[in-house]
Amino acid sequence: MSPAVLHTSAALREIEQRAALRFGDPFELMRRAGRAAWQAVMQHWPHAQSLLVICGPGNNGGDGYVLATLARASGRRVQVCCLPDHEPRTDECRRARQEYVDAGGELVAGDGALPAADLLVDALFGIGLTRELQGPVAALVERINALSAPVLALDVPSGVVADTGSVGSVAVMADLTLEFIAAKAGLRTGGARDFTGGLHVADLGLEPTDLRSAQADVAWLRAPDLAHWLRPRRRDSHKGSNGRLLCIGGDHGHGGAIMLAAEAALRAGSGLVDVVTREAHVAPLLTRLPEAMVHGDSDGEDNSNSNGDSGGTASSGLDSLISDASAIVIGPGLGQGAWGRERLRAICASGLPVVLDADALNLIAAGVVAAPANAVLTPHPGEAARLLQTGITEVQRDRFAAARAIASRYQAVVVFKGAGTIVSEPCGNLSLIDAGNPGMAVGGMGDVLSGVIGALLAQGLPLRDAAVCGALLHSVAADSAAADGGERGLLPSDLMCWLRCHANRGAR
Ligand SMILES: NC(=O)C1=CN([C@@H]2O[C@H](COP(=O)(O)OP(=O)(O)OC[C@H]3O[C@@H](n4cnc5c(N)ncnc54)[C@H](OP(=O)(O)O)[C@@H]3O)[C@@H](O)[C@H]2O)[C@@H](O)CC1
Ligand SMILES: Nc1ncnc2c1ncn2[C@@H]1O[C@H](COP(=O)(O)OP(=O)(O)O)[C@@H](O)[C@H]1O
Ligand SMILES: [K+]
Repeated sequence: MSPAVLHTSAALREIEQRAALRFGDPFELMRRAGRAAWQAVMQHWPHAQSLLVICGPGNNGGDGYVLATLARASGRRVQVCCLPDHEPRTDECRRARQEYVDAGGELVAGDGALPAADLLVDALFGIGLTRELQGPVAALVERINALSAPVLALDVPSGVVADTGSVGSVAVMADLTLEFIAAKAGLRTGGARDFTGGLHVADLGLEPTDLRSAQADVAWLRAPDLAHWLRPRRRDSHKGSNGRLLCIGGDHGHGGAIMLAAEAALRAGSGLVDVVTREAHVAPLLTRLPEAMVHGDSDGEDNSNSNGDSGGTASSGLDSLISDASAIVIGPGLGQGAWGRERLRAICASGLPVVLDADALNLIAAGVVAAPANAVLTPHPGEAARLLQTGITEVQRDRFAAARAIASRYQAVVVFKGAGTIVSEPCGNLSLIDAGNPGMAVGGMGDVLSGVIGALLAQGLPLRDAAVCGALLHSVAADSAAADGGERGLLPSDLMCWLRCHANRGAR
């Protein structure tokens, strides 16, 4: 399978230049972009009689002028608005504006009150945005956002950085963004998700073979891709052939976290699940999840080399569980005390595939334990910032760069969580999980993810595949749960039945 990919603006510029040469006319792509935009208007707002098109000085503005010309020719009332210092700065934009004016098109100044219209078109800036919006441009965007009419953004909502998804002080809040040529990576992660509205791609008649570029792209993972990894089980499989996952966590006061990870692991198909937790959590865990094999540590067993009672995991108890395991999850509710630290040290020395989450990441970030080989790290933005010794604002400003930097520094596969989860391999290859919803912003949701990835590792998937497939399965399950009852009030436990359902996608 060759997966769909998301593009950077460097790749798009390379593709555009090649296409312009092939067409023999640099204006042809802009003509097609304007036409695609007009088709989108007719499809999504067929009853809009009046359009206000806000044009910038570059080729994004040019697309707007072409659209305005077509809309006028079709009998719509059209006004184009632009700021005094947004006279066209490219040949194509100049030509598009001239054609609009020659056809009798009306221009209004963008520094006053905006005229009312049934539809606003944002053609201020696209992939050429070079800095935060300030002064009159920022004020114009604020006035656009204050109007109640729907907004169509051409290529990129102005103010959003197409490559990173970061948003400065202000950006256009679109109802629909029509991306030209190909889908852009940055519009599907982080802050951008609140500004794009729906995302549609207009390929401008380019063929898939035209979309090659020398630039690195980002693998684009969506729900149907699950079937690639989640094949039907072999008919003669037994519990041992589906992996044995060891889940470690749940220090005093945090028993629920490891419970969620263990249940998610069973629902994602792990054949057997062992749990190492505090003694106090054994009974509640077994009550909820009798399928788990639970090993409780009492207070005397904080150090794995101490002589704890034989029911716990001090000394040889943990070693024997490790030797039986196919993969390990450590971190949910682990804490940073002696109990957690000792267990993390033992796990990191095991060489088994391991998911490191929550406090396991914090201990690694603090240098208490070195990151092991064979690891999947699952940081949220706070943990990512600690792993890179920087701030949350910095990691969120370019989530792709942050994921790559963690993967490179710790030589691990990284699942950088949040709206538009990103997976990076140590070599820098990136994937974006295009699923999930804000209902997932609730405590315990990450614990479910670590159990799912652990289960896929236990079933034999390589690190990167388990990370990508696990993050996708988790988000798709959350989307089904949200569709079932809404986002607000969604609980991590609500995902369990959906994990099972989607983990069998490939089998149907
Ligand atoms: N090329 C092609 O073949 C095709 C391109 N297409 C379209 O072109 C778009 C890319 O066009 P583009 O490269 O001209 O950049 P664009 O996004 O219009 O902005 C650049 C202008 O904005 C200015 N500027 C930037 N930031 C600013 C700020 N914060 N505040 C104020 N000003 C700011 C910047 O000024 P400067 O930074 O140079 O001072 C420059 O003048 C692309 O997204 C797609 O819509 C389609 O037609 C398909 C074919
Ligand atoms: N707005 C959102 N959109 C999509 N996914 C989200 C959103 N907010 C959170 N998530 C997902 O929910 C999970 C939250 O994990 P985390 O913050 O570690 O929770 P916890 O530590 O409480 O278990 C992650 O998988 C993250 O990607
Ligand atoms: K735009």
